[in-house]
Amino acid sequence: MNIDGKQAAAELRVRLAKEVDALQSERGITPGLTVVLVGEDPASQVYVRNKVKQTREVGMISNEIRLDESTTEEALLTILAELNIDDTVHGILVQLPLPKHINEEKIIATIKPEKDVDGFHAMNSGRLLNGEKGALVPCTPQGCVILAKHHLGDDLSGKHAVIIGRSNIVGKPVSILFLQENCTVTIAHSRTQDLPNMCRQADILVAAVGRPEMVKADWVKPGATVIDVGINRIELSDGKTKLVGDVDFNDVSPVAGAITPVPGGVGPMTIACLLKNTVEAAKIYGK
Ligand SMILES: Nc1nc2c(c(=O)[nH]1)N[C@@H](CN(C=O)c1ccc(C(=O)N[C@@H](CCC(=O)O)C(=O)O)cc1)CN2
Ligand SMILES: [Mg+2]
Repeated sequence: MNIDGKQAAAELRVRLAKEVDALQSERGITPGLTVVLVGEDPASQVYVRNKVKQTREVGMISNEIRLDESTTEEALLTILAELNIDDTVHGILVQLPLPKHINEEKIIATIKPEKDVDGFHAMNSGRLLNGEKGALVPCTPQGCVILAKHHLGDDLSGKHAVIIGRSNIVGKPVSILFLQENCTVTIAHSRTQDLPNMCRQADILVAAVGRPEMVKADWVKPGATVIDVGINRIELSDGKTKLVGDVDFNDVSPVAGAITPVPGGVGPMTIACLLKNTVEAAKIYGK
């Protein structure tokens, strides 16, 4: 069966709209998210447009700062410093990837951790690792856990989660989140020996490698829950393009107990969890 990320994201947004209402009436706070986009990458433009639209739909304040591709690192750092001290801004998100001449790590480190709704700042990853309260947790990993629970129920205890991929943005944080759910966690990657066999041990298989349709049916234990984080645009023989995940959906679907489609799986949850983090930031740190 398919796990419907669009539906799950819509349900989360309904809940968030109520929380925004409560924050306004009880504390006079309207959560505000500012998204910064540097350059004209077409995919980034679509994601930013969707973020702005959905932020407004749940009743939050949304600001968008669009900067030219040639914007200097210094200019971007100055803008972030201003947003850091603006009390109407509870969440700051710099859309990635950034142009090559800008150092992403430096940019992420400059965002005030309390406003880092991407959860990429070292302070937030440290808090997540230590299990401390107040951590803003990366959005895509949160979405993966929510979708796994949609199918398996809230108790993931004892399940073997195999994560393919070890990025700071998805692989590492999603591993920590499944560990917090009392799963047994394996992080697999390009150097893992006999990767298909390792994946076949998974009750929950998370594919976050960025390789189109890499995971095949014989990599998956019958009945496993498969969470596909990949978003790859591939060219077809007729010259048209198509969006596919890291999992070969048609091959794996008959074997898996449940699987997230691409599009319509983890992607929509990434944006819904961004709104969730902004509400969270306003609740904990808002004035
Ligand atoms: N600062 C950040 N930059 C990037 C992040 C991020 O979390 N923070 N993640 C990705 C892009 N991204 C959000 O920014 C994102 C990607 C995809 C989707 C999504 O809903 N995808 C749809 C398909 C859309 C399409 O047709 O292209 C789906 O999967 O159904 C949402 C958000 C990199 N940058
Ligand atoms: Mg994110």
